[in-house]
Amino acid sequence: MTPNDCILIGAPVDSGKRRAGCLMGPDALRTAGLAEALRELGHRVEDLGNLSPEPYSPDTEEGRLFRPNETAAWTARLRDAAEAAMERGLPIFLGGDHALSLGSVAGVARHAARIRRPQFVLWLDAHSDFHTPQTSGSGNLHGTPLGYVTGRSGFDGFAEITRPVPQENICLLGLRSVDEAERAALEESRIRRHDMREIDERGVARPLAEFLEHVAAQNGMLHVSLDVDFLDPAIAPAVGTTVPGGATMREGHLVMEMICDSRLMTSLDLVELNPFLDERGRTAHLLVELTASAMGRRVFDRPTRAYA
Ligand SMILES: NC(=[NH2+])NCCC[C@H](N)C(=O)O
Ligand SMILES: [Mn+2]
Repeated sequence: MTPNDCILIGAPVDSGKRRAGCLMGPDALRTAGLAEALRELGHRVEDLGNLSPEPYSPDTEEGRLFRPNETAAWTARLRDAAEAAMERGLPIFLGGDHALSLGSVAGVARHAARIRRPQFVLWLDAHSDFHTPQTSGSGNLHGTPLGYVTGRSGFDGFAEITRPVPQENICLLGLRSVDEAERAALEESRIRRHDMREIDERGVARPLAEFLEHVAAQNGMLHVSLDVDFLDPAIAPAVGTTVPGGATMREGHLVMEMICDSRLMTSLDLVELNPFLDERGRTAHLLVELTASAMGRRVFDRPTRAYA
């Protein structure tokens, strides 16, 4: 793989849901050796440290939505950081919960519009995260990033989406938990979606290959958003919204290896890691390994390591 300029951007967003802990995600990913793994593959790595949200008026405990002001402030900061980082390399957003993708995707889409290339999004997740603040039953905004970046209405107080990602440019892979209101909206949408039932029947490679071919044919930019809960909780326990029946270790690696082979990925989110729920760092390590697969590590050059 040709060396990349990887830009690590810590985004300790924890306002997207009620269970705290994702704010420790960026440091867990660093501790698990993300930068070292990328350098070992020949990439240049710059770590920008952790961002903080723009100033905001504190959220009250009233209201249906959980911490909307804080999430809106993160969105503004991350959108600008993402757009700026795209000028210089391949940003990797170290989450933080999935609310960070309101900003990361909005920012990369603005950059793509500026260089006149279409933006595509591959969403690796158990959930579709296509709510609006109005349709969300939980009031947790980590369930809304795809609603926001496609330009659905109802995001009062959030930066206006100037460059919505076209629905047909989005592919959901790994679905197995979709709320009723999301299902209705998805069915009316042109978003591509492949649930675990389909992956069981057809394998993960065929639907992914179809999407990657489509991105390549359009000369697209590809943002990959990897939610820990895409993976089966048996191998990735460190997440607050586990859903049994997720991707296996090999399915996860195959997806990342195919992304690597396609040479299409231009930005990446690693989200929903809650180190408080991890078991001796195994989920953080798995995310590092998966990122390495996406960035050029081959299945046959995983060294055998003896841990003392
Ligand atoms: N990024 C996530 N883990 N999202 C989970 C969302 C769960 C549920 N659909 C909700 O809106 O509350
Ligand atoms: Mn998610």
